[in-house]
Amino acid sequence: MIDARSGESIRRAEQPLLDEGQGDALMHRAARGLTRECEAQLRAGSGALGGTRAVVLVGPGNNGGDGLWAGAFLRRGGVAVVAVLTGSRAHEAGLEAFRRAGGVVTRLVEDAVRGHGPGAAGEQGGAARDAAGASPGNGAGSDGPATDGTGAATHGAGAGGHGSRRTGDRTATADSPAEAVAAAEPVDVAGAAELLWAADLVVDAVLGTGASGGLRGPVADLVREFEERRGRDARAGQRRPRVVACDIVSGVSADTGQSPGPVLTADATVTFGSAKTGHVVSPGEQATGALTVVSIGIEDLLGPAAVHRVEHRDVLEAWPRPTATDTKYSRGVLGVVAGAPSYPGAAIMCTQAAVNAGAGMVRFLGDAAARAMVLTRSPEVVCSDDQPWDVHVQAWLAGPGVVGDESQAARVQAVIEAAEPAVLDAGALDAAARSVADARLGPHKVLTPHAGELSQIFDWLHGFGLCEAGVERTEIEANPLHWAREAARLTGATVLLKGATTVIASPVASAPGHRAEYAAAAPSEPRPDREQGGGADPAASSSTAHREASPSTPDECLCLSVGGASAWLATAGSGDTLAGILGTVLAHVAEHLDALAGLGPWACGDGRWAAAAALGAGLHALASRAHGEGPVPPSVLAENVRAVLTRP
Ligand SMILES: NC(=O)C1=CN([C@@H]2O[C@H](COP(=O)(O)OP(=O)(O)OC[C@H]3O[C@@H](n4cnc5c(N)ncnc54)[C@H](O)[C@@H]3O)[C@@H](O)[C@H]2O)[C@@H](O)CC1
Ligand SMILES: Nc1ncnc2c1ncn2[C@@H]1O[C@H](COP(=O)(O)OP(=O)(O)O)[C@@H](O)[C@H]1O
Repeated sequence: MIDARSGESIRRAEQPLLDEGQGDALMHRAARGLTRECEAQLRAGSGALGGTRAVVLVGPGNNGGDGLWAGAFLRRGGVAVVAVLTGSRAHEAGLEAFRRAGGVVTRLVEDAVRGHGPGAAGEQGGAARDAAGASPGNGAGSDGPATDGTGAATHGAGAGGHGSRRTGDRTATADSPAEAVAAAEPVDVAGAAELLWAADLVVDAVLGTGASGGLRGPVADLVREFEERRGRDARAGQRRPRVVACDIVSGVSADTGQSPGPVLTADATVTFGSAKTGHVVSPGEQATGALTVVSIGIEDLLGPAAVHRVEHRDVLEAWPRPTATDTKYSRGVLGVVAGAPSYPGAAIMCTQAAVNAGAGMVRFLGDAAARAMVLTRSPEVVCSDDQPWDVHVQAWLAGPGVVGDESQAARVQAVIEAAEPAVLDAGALDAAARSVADARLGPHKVLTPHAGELSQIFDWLHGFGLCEAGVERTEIEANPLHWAREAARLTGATVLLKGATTVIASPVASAPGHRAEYAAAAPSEPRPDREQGGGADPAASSSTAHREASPSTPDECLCLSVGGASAWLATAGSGDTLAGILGTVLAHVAEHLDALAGLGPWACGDGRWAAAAALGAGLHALASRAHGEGPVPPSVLAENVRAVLTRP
């Protein structure tokens, strides 16, 4: 399990230590951790540190300070290191240490031809080129005082922000040793790109948790150019420098994972004290690479997590396995309403997945043709043309392939209104969204949209006046965590938003006794919650559940994320398989309130619906890679599910 927090939460934790004057110690521990990863990356490529070359991209704040200290440590280890300062300020003590260690300092300037104010013309990056063994590429050019490559002067907290709070006057500013920055060798974007390209390692220490918005100015151009070249050369099979990000990839929001501008995709990220939200949700996660969390001494002071990352090993440990005394009913019976004449395959795929995920029993409701197909693939499924209210199940799955068929649509509606927990997927999503006009769904109903389906859900919610505007699919893809939370808040349901990273948001307390970091406005008109059943245990329909899901406490939201799925899952039918797996876990936890307690206290009671959703998404991800990386059509995926759960 990885607990991820916002930048603000980290600042709150470190503040008492800064007040005690421990800022330097924190930075040194961070820089040591960063250095270890850099050395490992260099050794992996070259075997030894001697003779290797690194370039550190240095921003104006403490993130840049970490980078400069790490650069100094690397230099002492025999690495040739060039720092490229991207702002008009740089961390003073870090810069001094870097120089003392023999590092070469350059500063990024606008395009040399266009120039920027008065300044001496001359060849750029001479010493840097010598140190890095590269040609700056574009020869002579004029330059002026260091341009603020990152736009720091006009954006963010400025010199009085977190940087100066943390380390007092150690950050060089315009009226402190800015000469140190101005004296550095100028290098323009093309020249810096050459330096980066010639290096074995690039350290991204431009922006960390103090960033506001994405990269701008010359450093954004530099990153764009580097990424373009990386893409071209990767296709040509050429070597490329490894990239290590300090704390978080610059331009990714630590709080949301959004990346509004270009980013330098990292092979590895070294973060400090705690993972940040931006590491574990899209699109930030896709730029993060392998994440290492380094202890720096603030760990005991950390507040509750904003997002829990459920890892694959958590899934395997927490997956509910039968005990010696279990029966098929105590395992959980899953009722399935899926498939229609135009989409019969969905019924086959989701029932097969549920069977392979270990459901106590799967009951399928549908017409004769669909039943025949389901039985051909999975003879263990109990099929009938009953209505949902006629059968006794622990949980429902409704929606896969339910399009244009009135009798299945009526069953879907009955499932939405039923007291039992349910996975509401695909064809059930619109009906679920429409039903919110009358009553909130409750966290025991798990909606499973992809970004396009969630956009449609917001259209319905907007139509009912429950939110101010619709939300485009692209907006959801840019900030999935936020929109999943919004959807959970507005519908009262647990929302599993699909994508390269799956995020799950549920309108229940994220940590018993704590409020979640997320605060949202209450919907204008509180709506009643739908009654929640949950089978034999009356506690499953506790009034607490309703209170927690009610609009009176809208700032409580449990957020989870699951990653590690193969991109080969981007194929029709993957979602049907996921739905079957999810239904299986839901049927089990329906009557076992604490079945997933091993994941954490948040996974008990009403938190178990989100926890179950995360387990299902995690098993799906594991199954996608069970036999390596390659195509996983749903029939193979369902087989893989069984293989992943099978212990030798
Ligand atoms: N959390 C901790 O306890 C520790 C944090 N450390 C480092 O300190 C970092 C945070 O330092 P800071 O608070 O100085 O913040 P940053 O280094 O992330 O950013 C500093 C400055 O950059 C400018 N800026 C912000 N957004 C910008 C943008 N979009 N474009 C251009 N310039 C922008 C602002 O002037 C801001 O003050 C962390 O990410 C981490 O690397 C470490 O030193 C160890 C201790
Ligand atoms: N690029 C990707 N990387 C990892 N997982 C992905 C990727 N694209 C899709 N997925 C996963 O594949 C599944 C696709 O579901 P969905 O879009 O509903 O498919 P369908 O309805 O066609 O079965 C989801 O679980 C989603 O998270």
